[in-house]
Amino acid sequence: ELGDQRIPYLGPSDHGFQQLWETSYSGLALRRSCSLPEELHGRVEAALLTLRRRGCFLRDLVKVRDRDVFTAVSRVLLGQPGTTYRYLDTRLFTIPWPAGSTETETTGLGPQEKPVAELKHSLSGYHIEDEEDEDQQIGQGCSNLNPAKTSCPGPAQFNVTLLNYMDPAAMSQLKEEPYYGMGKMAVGWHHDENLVSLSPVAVYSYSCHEDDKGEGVRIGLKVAWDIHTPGLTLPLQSGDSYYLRDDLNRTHQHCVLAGDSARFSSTHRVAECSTGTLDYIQSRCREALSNLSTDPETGTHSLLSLLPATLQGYEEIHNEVEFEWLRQYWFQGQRYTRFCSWWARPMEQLENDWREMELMVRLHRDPLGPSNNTYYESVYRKVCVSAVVSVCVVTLQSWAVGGTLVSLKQPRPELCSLSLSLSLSLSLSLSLSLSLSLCTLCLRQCGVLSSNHI
Ligand SMILES: O=C(O)CCC(=O)C(=O)O
Ligand SMILES: [Fe+2]
Repeated sequence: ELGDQRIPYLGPSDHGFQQLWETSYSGLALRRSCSLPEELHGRVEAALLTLRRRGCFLRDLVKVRDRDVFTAVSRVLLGQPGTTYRYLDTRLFTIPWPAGSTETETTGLGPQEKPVAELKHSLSGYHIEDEEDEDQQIGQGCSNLNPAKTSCPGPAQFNVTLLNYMDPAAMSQLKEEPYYGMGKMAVGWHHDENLVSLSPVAVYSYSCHEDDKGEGVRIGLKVAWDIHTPGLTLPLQSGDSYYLRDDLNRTHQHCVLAGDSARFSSTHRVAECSTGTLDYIQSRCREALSNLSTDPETGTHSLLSLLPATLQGYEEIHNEVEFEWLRQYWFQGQRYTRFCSWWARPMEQLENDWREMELMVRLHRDPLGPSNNTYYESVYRKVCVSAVVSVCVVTLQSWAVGGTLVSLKQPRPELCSLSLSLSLSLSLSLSLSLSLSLCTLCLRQCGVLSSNHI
């Protein structure tokens, strides 16, 4: 619709910026660096650099408009133990931050990285109304920009933070922002996915080499599906935080415009994880496996219920654990086991559960047959027997034909050859059809062929 035209956008130095913010972007709030304790900035900086040095930041392979692409930014997810976050068809597995006050728990984070987890407290307790008090406590003249002083419903219970890192100097192919001409993008236009409804998103921004001349990082905002309202860009200094509040994330899209220097961000969210926690998938597995019974003496397995609804239920769970968890973990989650072993054991357990569900599917297809290795051995035996039987049949028939010919003393030669070829082809086709039907039977029992095929 736009062709080569560009939609206008406003930055802080443009006339009407403040008014545009108040009218069309009121859910956006900026919290200047000076309103957080200096000491916290220092510790967070050290923590981010440690995470980078340990190689924790990795680019994700995600799906965008049916294409698999690597994100330009490198990422790592921290959060409540056992939580995952799903975006663009990729499930991220948290490196756990300390859960509550039980500091003795293995957290996955070393002491140097913990301040990143502390950030969530500082950012979540933020009330717009507290602004003036905080300013007085922390520093005079610290002006935050929250044109619309709407109230916050209460401290957000952030359960994850997705950390981003990118050094634009190391990235040769950053995309240009296409609609407004805002410049090169580190993160393209998007809504944050997989959040509980109205979850705020609180982002802490840290730029390395702030003093260098050159362009700083900015975030871009636009109203979704709207080419009339001007866009908005907001420059961020190192240590600044910004908030997407109310339903801003739903009604608007945001992007990150890469400056010239390397930059980290810590993006705190309340992930919708009703189907995204380890507890959840473990309980699903328990539900499926409750239909499997094992004889304690013989070790033979059987299904307790053959009701279609039960069978369909555990086939769904079988798929869910395989596609949403095991494959996602092997594909991308286990890259983090170098830094954090938290997921290794639970994932092994899920894999065992998945194997049991495989067994259940086989039992379901062949409720009478044994359902482990002995089953395949018996199928193999049947195939062998069918081969031997066919060979015997051919031999016997040839022998019978030969005997008949011998008993007809001085046979007429033409009669002889005719009857020989007739009986040979008869015996061959007989044994062929016999072995074919035996093989079909075996394959059907293995579940390779369904009755429709037959
Ligand atoms: O880095 C930022 O400021 C925001 C990044 C972002 O939008 C995201 O991670 O979803
Ligand atoms: Fe985002």
